[in-house]
Amino acid sequence: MAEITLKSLAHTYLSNPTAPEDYAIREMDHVWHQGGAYALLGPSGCGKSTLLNIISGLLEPSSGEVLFDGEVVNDLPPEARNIAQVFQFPVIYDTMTVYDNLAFPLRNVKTPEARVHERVMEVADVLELTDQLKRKAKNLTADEKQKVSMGRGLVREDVSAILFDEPLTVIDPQLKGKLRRKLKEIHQRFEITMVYVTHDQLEASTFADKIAVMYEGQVVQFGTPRELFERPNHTFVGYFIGSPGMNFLEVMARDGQVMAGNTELRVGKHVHDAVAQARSAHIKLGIRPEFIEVHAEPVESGMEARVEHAQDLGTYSIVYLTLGSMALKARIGEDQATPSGKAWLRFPDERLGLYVDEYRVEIDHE
Ligand SMILES: Nc1ncnc2c1ncn2[C@@H]1O[C@H](COP(=O)(O)OP(=O)(O)OP(=O)(O)O)[C@@H](O)[C@H]1O
Repeated sequence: MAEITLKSLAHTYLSNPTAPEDYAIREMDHVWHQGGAYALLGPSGCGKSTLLNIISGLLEPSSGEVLFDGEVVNDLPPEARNIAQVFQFPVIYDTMTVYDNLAFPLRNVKTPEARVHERVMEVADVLELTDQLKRKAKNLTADEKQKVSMGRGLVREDVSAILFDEPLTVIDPQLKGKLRRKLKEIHQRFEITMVYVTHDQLEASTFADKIAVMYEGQVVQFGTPRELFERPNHTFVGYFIGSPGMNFLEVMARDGQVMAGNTELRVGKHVHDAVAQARSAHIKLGIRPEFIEVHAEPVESGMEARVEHAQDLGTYSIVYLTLGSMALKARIGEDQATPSGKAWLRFPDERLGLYVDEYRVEIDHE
């Protein structure tokens, strides 16, 4: 088992990189602690697989170091790193039985057969594969195959960490939840460091205690699902996490007011002062759709908006609004009547986030 440290790590697939965009991994430092259940979440192409392949040793980074428990492993080949990697598509031997597939990684390192048997039975039990052990792998369903693939990762006791690269892609939607819970159970039972790559926020938050959100080759926030929701550190996290994502308004302070385009935003003094002090041309206020107050009648400090349409999603509705020239989404509970025509909005100060050059800056509310 291991703590995995990435030190000044960067990677490019190009031979002559010149700009930051030329890097699949932009220089970063990161620590995955021993025994943690982590997710690496981000859109397609942000560098997730590149990062996993660097950790497992399939790819040599352009610069920087990978350390396991403080030891640099850059020069170690994948087989010497004791990292198990589970890919999108199951990697198993079709002509072997499930038992032999699970036993393979142990027999490969000359484990005594009695111990092989114990471990195979234990892992098969956890993955509910005991009844399938005698079957040939080629006759299994896609999800059974993927379970065998995971089992092959789990079976070795000396494994430092398991890296899952979108392992549920080929699994039926109704079985995904079940397998995710299984992985969680395995994590608790084997106390192993697990990094789970996905572009699905639900998958990430049901599996992981902490999520690293990746964007354009960088980890822009590493936090609990709750922290990512309540205090997104970067506009991308606000936008990517939540359903729908956070609203962002480009703002500036002018004549003692906070303006979004030509619309005055009714915000408190502390928010105004924070906007006024920001030294950048790229200042945004962010508010989650859940935290916009939507009133059907005029209210004190309410900002008049136009209701474009509403989408009823059962336990809540999403209301699409236009404030000045800006489109906003608000999320209201089923107990609240959906406004039509006009609505009056309030942004509670404590729910507003200030973003300067895309990164969050704390507002002093004292
Ligand atoms: N072998 C390669 N050669 C050149 N460029 C590559 C190679 N592999 C990945 N890239 C590029 O590096 C960037 C990061 O890709 P990577 O596969 O790591 O992202 P990802 O987040 O895992 O995406 P996905 O979810 O689509 O798998 C992308 O711009 C991709 O096009």
